[in-house]
Amino acid sequence: MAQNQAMDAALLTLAEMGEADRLTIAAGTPGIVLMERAAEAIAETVLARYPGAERVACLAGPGNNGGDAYAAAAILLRAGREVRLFHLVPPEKLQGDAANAAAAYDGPAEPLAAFDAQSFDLVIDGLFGAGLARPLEGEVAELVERLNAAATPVVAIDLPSGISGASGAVLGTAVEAEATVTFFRRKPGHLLEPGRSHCGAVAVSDIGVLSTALETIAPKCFENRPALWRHRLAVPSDAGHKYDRGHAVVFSGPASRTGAARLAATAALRAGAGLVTMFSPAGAVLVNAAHLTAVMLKRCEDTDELASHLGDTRLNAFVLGPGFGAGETARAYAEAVLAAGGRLVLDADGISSFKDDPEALFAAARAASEARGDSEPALVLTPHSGEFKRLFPDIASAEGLSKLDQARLAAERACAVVVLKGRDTVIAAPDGRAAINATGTPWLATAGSGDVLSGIVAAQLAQGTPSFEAAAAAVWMHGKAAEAFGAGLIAEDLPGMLPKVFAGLEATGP
Ligand SMILES: NC(=O)C1=CN([C@@H]2O[C@H](COP(=O)(O)OP(=O)(O)OC[C@H]3O[C@@H](n4cnc5c(N)ncnc54)[C@H](OP(=O)(O)O)[C@@H]3O)[C@@H](O)[C@H]2O)[C@H](O)CC1
Ligand SMILES: [K+]
Repeated sequence: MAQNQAMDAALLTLAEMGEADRLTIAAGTPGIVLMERAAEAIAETVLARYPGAERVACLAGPGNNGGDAYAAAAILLRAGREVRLFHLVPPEKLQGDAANAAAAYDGPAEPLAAFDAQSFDLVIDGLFGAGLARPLEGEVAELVERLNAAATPVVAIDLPSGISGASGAVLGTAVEAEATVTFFRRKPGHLLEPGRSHCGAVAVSDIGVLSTALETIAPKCFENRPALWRHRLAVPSDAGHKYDRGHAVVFSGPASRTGAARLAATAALRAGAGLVTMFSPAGAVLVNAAHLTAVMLKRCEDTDELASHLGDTRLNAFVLGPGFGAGETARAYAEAVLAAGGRLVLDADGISSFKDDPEALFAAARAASEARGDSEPALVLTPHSGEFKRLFPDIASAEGLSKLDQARLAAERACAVVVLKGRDTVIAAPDGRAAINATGTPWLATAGSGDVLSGIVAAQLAQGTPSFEAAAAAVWMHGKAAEAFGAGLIAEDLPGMLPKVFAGLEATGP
């Protein structure tokens, strides 16, 4: 059940989508039938979203994306719309299903050069989809720029032309659509920026591609939805004790910088850790004591004191980094926690502390994961792009890597779950599993928001959720908390929204 629902959230590579098509066609559904259904889905979206759009332009490229445009044009013509089709290559040059679709269309067709967006109420973009192979240039690039400058709404077929389905990158230039109709499953480029913003509202149409094909294909990248992790979350039981829900620890920074750790600690408690303790340097104990209530407080002045605290094996999840200060102490504490068998969320200054010797961190993470014996990553890294660059400079600067590729490579190298933050946060595990998040609002880009996230991750780890699922769940919840609050959000507001998020999670399906 959980497996099937997760498969609904799969994001397919070009090769995986091609394989799903191939298996479907081999099982008896001809390609032209898939194209016809794709066209019906596009026409349905157009008629439902733009009931008043009379003058419709269909732009048709040289491949099957263009074939979909011809087939959609034919349906809209039959529905009584004033349709004109503009083609990048003459119809007689098309091949296969696209040639058949073009032959079945008997409305007006002209070369692309005759297209003027101002003369239409709506434009259907069928220039390029999954087959985009290089940057747009010349006549097509100029046309796309004129189209974007015009006020005419655009519905894109499969992907806005110019957007890479694999990475969400703009190749040359790309269509800015109001809506995009894709088929069978989304692709990473629908969720990764800037692709996500170019897509507008995405509708996924089931055109009859066999979903059982996914069992053979076994995709490893998913939209971050509860189906991925809800079955791995700990549910507090009636007979449970607070120790059943784990004991999280947050390291506080010095007296003048304790707020970030308190945000993380409060979030950890709200997110379900049974107990949360702040480990504070001596100089910050008073200021922390003055602010904490349910969160407990312990002095932790140096590695000796830390070693003695770590003797308590009930302390099982740690947050190090928010407001902590970068340097030798952070490195020593992180290594000590991992060596003691704790699971560690390393954020902010904790990440930056390893910029001169990332390999030391990766070696500690590898040793900790091996010592666990269940190959479960003991380390969760939560960098924004600047922090990511400090630990993985070569991956960050390599040409042609998507955010998804970057997070996956980093996770493998660091032997850690990597949460590469942003509007399109990617969560990646060393074994190649990845999730792209779609919850949240622009208000999440606020001071302290990341500190709260690290606390929510730690709460899931403390309760025994595996690291990938813990991180993915936390990112989703963090985004949902922001959505639940709405405008005017500051980081302090997020923990208080978590009860609503949990209630919503219980009430809804995947
Ligand atoms: N199950 C499904 O998802 C179905 C999808 N359908 C639709 O099919 C397209 C994919 O079709 P495909 O033919 O593979 O690819 P495209 O139509 O996107 O584009 C390929 C052609 O475009 C040329 N190309 C590529 N990049 C450029 C560029 N920058 N400038 C100019 N021309 C370009 C490419 O030329 P090559 O020289 O590289 O060969 C091709 O001619 C999918 O997106 C759906 O819309 C099916 O209708 C049904 C099932
Ligand atoms: K397109």
